[in-house]
Amino acid sequence: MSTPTILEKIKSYKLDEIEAAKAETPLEEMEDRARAAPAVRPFKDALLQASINGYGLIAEIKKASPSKGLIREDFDPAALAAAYAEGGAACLSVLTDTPSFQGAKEFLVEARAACDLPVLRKDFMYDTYQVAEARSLGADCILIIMASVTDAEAAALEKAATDWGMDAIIEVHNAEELKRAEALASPLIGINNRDLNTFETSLDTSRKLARYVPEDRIIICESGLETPEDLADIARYGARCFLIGETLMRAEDVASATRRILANPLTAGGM
Ligand SMILES: O=C(O)c1ccccc1NCC(=O)[C@H](O)[C@H](O)COP(=O)(O)O
Repeated sequence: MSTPTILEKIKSYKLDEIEAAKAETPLEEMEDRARAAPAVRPFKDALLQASINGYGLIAEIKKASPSKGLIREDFDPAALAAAYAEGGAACLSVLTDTPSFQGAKEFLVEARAACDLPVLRKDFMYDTYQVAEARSLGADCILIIMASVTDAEAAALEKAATDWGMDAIIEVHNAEELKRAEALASPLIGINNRDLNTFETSLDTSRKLARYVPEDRIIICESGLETPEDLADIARYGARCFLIGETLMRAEDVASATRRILANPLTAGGM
């Protein structure tokens, strides 16, 4: 038997978590909670309207990761959310997975309450129950990772998000996943520069894939972005939206680091 990949390991414990959550909070009750949640903040609109150098930034609240271990010790989701808003982020992404990212559902609630930005629930989604759960926490957008779901699962998750009034980012890493993503309706296509199984991260993934994304979709370049020059370079390939975690999470002054990465490298002199 071959060793399970990281995505297979994550899927295995997620399915257990989902069953446990359903036993604790049945779907009907979760849906009641979702209906009682704060109104949706339009995620896509915020991303497109935010225009610092024409960029829309999704700033990620990420304590740890499978590839890097602990990223940030001094970790206060509310303070980080406020710093990101002050620095010019358009939206937030909050990791809610605990075993691999030391995230928590409460982090999303705390971060969203500390600012006016729409929030992506960054987690591994397999079941529409998780979409209702995301909405119950206040999430405004979910992530659908094509590498970890079937076409039918992706369509069901996307429909659930739409039914709850939320947006969905469809994440791809290669041409085959992009083709499958095009069959979905969501205009938000996240190109993840990180191979989620090998952790190899290269901006070449965005450079190569961006040209194949249909013009009516919005490209979000994800992972491995470190400098204003990176953003300017990737913008030449047609991506104006960026999802950044580690670089900002490692900064002492998160608001300043956010402002700096969004600055025009020709006038700002880099990070
Ligand atoms: O970050 C990881 O190590 C990782 C491993 C396995 C699955 C997903 C993983 N990360 C999720 C992400 O895609 C990133 O958190 C996000 O794009 C931000 O990336 P970065 O700016 O490089 O922190």
